[in-house]
Amino acid sequence: MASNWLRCLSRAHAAAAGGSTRSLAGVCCRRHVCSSPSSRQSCMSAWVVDQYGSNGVLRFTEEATAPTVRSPTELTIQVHAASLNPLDLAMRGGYGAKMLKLRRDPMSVMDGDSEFPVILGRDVSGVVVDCGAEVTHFAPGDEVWAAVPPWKQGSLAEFVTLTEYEVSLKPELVSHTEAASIPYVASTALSALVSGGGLCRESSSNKRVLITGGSGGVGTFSIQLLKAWGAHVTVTCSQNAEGLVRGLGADEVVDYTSGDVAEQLEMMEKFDVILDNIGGETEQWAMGLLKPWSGSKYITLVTPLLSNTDSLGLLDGTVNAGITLCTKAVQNIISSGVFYRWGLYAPDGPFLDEVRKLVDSGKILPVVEAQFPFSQVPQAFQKLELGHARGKTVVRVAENDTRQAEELVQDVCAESERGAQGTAQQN
Ligand SMILES: NC(=O)C1=CN([C@@H]2O[C@H](COP(=O)(O)OP(=O)(O)OC[C@H]3O[C@@H](n4cnc5c(N)ncnc54)[C@H](OP(=O)(O)O)[C@@H]3O)[C@@H](O)[C@H]2O)C=CC1
Repeated sequence: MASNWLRCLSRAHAAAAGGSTRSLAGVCCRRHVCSSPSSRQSCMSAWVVDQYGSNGVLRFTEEATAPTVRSPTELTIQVHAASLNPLDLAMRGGYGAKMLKLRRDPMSVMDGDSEFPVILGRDVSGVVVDCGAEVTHFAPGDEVWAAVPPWKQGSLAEFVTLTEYEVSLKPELVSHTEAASIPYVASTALSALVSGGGLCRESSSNKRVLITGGSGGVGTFSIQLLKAWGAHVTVTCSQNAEGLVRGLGADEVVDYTSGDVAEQLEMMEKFDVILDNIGGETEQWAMGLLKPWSGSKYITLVTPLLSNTDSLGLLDGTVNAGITLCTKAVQNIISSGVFYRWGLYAPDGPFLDEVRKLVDSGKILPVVEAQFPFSQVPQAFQKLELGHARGKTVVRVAENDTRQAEELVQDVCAESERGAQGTAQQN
């Protein structure tokens, strides 16, 4: 399998506009453009879905279209590890399809009207293999991590292409497998806590923050981030997750499985910020836990935006979601002076730069609950479907990082030399 995709990648590099990109090939040999039109088609191994549904729709292929750098600010990453999020399960079933299709790059959609095959996977840790001419912060060979926006082809594949702004240098002190557990939950938590909650390193000291669902991917990251920023953190989780969240720094833990969680929380001092990873009924009792008339904020990650556009269509769904948000925001500000907000994932490489520093200084630890080889992506999805996450589920896409990187360079060199000899003979 490895030699197959390496060969494919070398063609991808060769087919890219000659001299307009910097790639691993360029490290050791001159780029060439293949003469045969068919050889311009590049391919890679990936798990794709050709229709929405349950786990059976996941299909492994060695013939997925390999992404190439098409704009000067893009770069291609060889994926070493990816991780799964609840969004992958939902997207496998078609969640958000209408809205995401609208945002998809038309160039990445093979059949003009269909988004299939879709590649899932929102986290990547890997190595840059190709850069557009205007990429300034990265070069081929750099180890990077990123959260892949849901409207782009994902990381359950050997290569992924992103814009420079979405990418950040990977922390040095953790493996690719560990690094891949962080970007998507970090980007979501940062967007929710900073943009929605008004928190940051300078302003969080002694702020009282409640995190519901603290034992999952977003929760385990958020606890550590907020503790690094000096906040006081209370967490709700199952009884058997208490050790985990306390180990990550939670000051107070409420077991939601032992009686009325709202009652237990009402006995505590009120909160400045609530990050709600659970939604549903939580929203109803959580508002009363916030300090009234003091700028306190409730941010929920469980929003109806995409499900509304799925069921009502793009326009009606967006309008409906907007009305819901505005109504709740107005009601809460009028009744108790509390800000009601939705937290949404936002791609942000510079945010991840900050997280890298916290990981490399040991203030944020990756929480990898389960690991699967690339051949067992369906099993990884089954694990996720069981729920009760304790951190993240990671897929090791490149099993032997060093060997594959060396093979990549050798293969590209060999093919380039063969191309150069062929040209010399013709001349
Ligand atoms: N709006 C956006 O852009 C984004 C939204 N999200 C959403 O945020 C939510 C959290 O994401 P993520 O952390 O990755 O999810 P996970 O599945 O990783 O974690 C959920 C955690 O919540 C725990 N849990 C379940 N029910 C309760 C409850 N009633 N009270 C307290 N804890 C509970 C689960 O463990 P147990 O069941 O054992 O208690 C599990 O540990 C998801 O709904 C996700 O879809 C995530 C990212 C982006």
